[in-house]
Amino acid sequence: MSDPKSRLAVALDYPDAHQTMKLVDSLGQTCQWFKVGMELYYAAGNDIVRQLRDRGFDVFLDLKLHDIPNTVAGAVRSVTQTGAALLTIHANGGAAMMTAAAEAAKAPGSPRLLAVTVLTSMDAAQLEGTGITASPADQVLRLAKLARQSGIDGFVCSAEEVASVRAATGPDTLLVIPGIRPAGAAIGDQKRVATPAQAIAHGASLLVVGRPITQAADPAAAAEAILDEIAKAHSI
Ligand SMILES: O=C(O)c1cc(=O)[nH]c(=O)n1[C@@H]1O[C@H](COP(=O)(O)O)[C@@H](O)[C@H]1O
Repeated sequence: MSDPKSRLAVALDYPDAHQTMKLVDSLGQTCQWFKVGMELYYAAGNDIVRQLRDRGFDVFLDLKLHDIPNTVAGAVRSVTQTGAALLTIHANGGAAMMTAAAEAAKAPGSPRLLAVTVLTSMDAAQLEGTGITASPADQVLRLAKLARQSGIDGFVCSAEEVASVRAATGPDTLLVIPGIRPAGAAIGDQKRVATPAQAIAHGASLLVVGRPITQAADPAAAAEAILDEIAKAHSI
C-alpha cells in the first residue's frame, strides 16, 4: 500500500478562500491532496489554486467540463496555467469532446484528465429519468470504455463499479472514487456510497471525501481516522 496520504483528496466545497484556508490550516499536514470544485473555483478562481500549490499541496481541479470539443480543448489549455494536477471532464460529452480534451492535455504541464462517468448522486431511477435505461453499473462501464478509447486514462465512478472498471481498463488507470462515507456518517445527497475501506479493497486509487471531513467537529481527527482506515484496507 502506498502512503495513505496519496490516496485521499479532501473536497474543499466552500464559498470563499477564507473558510477554505481555515479548514486547510486546521488539517495541518494531515492531507496532501485538495479538490477545488465549482463552488470554490467560481468564487476564488485561480488564486486559491495558487495558494494551495504555494503551500506544497497537490490540487485536483473539479470543473466537470462538458461542452463542444473546441471549447473543452481550450478550457483544458487554460487550466494548464494553474498548475492543477488533475482535471475532470464529463464522459457524457462524448468521444469527440474527450478526444479533443486528451489532445489538448498532451501539452507539457497539462493536468491529467479524469472522465466523470455516472455521478455518485444518481441511482437507477434518476438515470432512467434522463432517458438512460442501463443500470448505473453498465452505464459507468460503457462510459469508461468510451473515455479510454478517446485517450483518457483516469475515471471517476462510485465504489460499486470500481472493480469492474479496474478489470476493464487495467492496473495503470487512475480510479477516483467520491461518495465515501465512513460507517455512521450522514449520506446526504449521495446515492452510491461506500466506506473508505470498501472503496480501497475494491481497487480505488484515490478517494474524494468532503463533508465527512469538512463538517466534522474535528476535521483533522476525521481525516486521520479515514487515513487509518485506508492504511488498514487491502486492495483485492
Ligand atoms: O467529480 C467529483 O469529484 C464527483 C463526482 C461524483 O460522481 N460525485 C461526487 O460527489 N463528486 C464530488 O465529490 C465530492 C463529494 O463530497 P461529499 O459528498 O461531501 O463527500 C463533491 O465535491 C462532489 O462534487
